[in-house]
Amino acid sequence: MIYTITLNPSLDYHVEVDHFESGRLNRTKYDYKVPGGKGINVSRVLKRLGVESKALGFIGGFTGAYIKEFLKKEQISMDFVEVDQDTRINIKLKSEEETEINGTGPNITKEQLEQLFAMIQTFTSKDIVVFSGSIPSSLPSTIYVDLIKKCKASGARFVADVSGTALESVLGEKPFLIKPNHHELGELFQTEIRTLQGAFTYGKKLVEKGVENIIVSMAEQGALFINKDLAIQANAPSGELKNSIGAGDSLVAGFLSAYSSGKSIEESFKIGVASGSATAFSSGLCSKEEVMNLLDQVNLQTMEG
Ligand SMILES: Nc1ncnc2c1ncn2[C@@H]1O[C@H](COP(=O)(O)OP(=O)(O)OP(=O)(O)O)[C@@H](O)[C@H]1O
Ligand SMILES: O=P(O)(O)OC[C@@]1(O)O[C@H](CO)[C@@H](O)[C@@H]1O
Repeated sequence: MIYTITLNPSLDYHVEVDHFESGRLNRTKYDYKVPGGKGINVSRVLKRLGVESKALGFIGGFTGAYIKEFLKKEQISMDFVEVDQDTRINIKLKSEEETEINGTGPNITKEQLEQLFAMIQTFTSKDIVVFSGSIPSSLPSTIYVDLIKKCKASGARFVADVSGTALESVLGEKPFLIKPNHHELGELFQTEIRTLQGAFTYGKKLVEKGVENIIVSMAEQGALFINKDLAIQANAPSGELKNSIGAGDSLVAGFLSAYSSGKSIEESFKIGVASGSATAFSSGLCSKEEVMNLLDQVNLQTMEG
């Protein structure tokens, strides 16, 4: 089973205004609400690609109830720990540029955290666990490492799509897969990465440190896959960018959907990149048909050096 763990889910409130003017009354061209949070997005894309997963994490209040109802309609299996405060609302504002405002998240008590630890204890070596997204402000910054240690004790492999100090802290736990974008990878080394070659140089250093597989995503420049035997780059298909929210999560889901079905790393990586781009080119998360339509446009090339 693939488990996704979203410590800080969100209700994403998408708004588009023609020309956003700060400090003025702006009226929306359209708006809609969807469940969000990186792990939840991974579960939703996995489902569209025909792979079952179970979404875990903390959820609460009217926003939490809305998310659960939405996921239930999409037949996504879930087992969230209920918290007292409302799940956050994240604002995704589309105008000439994409602007995001993400909340800090509800309070999580010690008892609620224990409930999540108890769930992780039931995992087995056949499971893949995806930890993604920010940490609610009431939890310590070390929480990912603590949860991952418990996960590893069960024999399960883990994927981490986290950033900043959380990413730095999980590297020593030898993740099966991490998926930083080039900015997040650069941040780890206090540098700015602009090219695939630059991402390759720094990505390799993480593999040397014990990360089993790394995908560095670079938006319209495509992505890079590195492990101790392979280094490959993939171009991103071309198309009209409609919404990049969830593109990274779609890449993770696309890769895992194929890998967990027994496909090769190369094929899984291709499907991952096609999934990321299919989401970037659609107004919500990608559909299977959209992913398959882009697959032929993704070409892999071995990286040297
Ligand atoms: N403008 C784009 N054109 C084509 N493909 C794109 C574009 N933006 C994103 N993608 C696809 O999605 C993948 C992931 O995108 P990106 O590197 O932006 O991830 P991310 O920063 O984690 O995204 P997010 O946080 O918005 O989910 C890329 O590797 C690429 O395949
Ligand atoms: O605040 P975090 O947890 O870092 O990111 C949360 C978030 O921006 O990530 C998803 C897209 O990847 C959105 O659905 C959600 O709003």
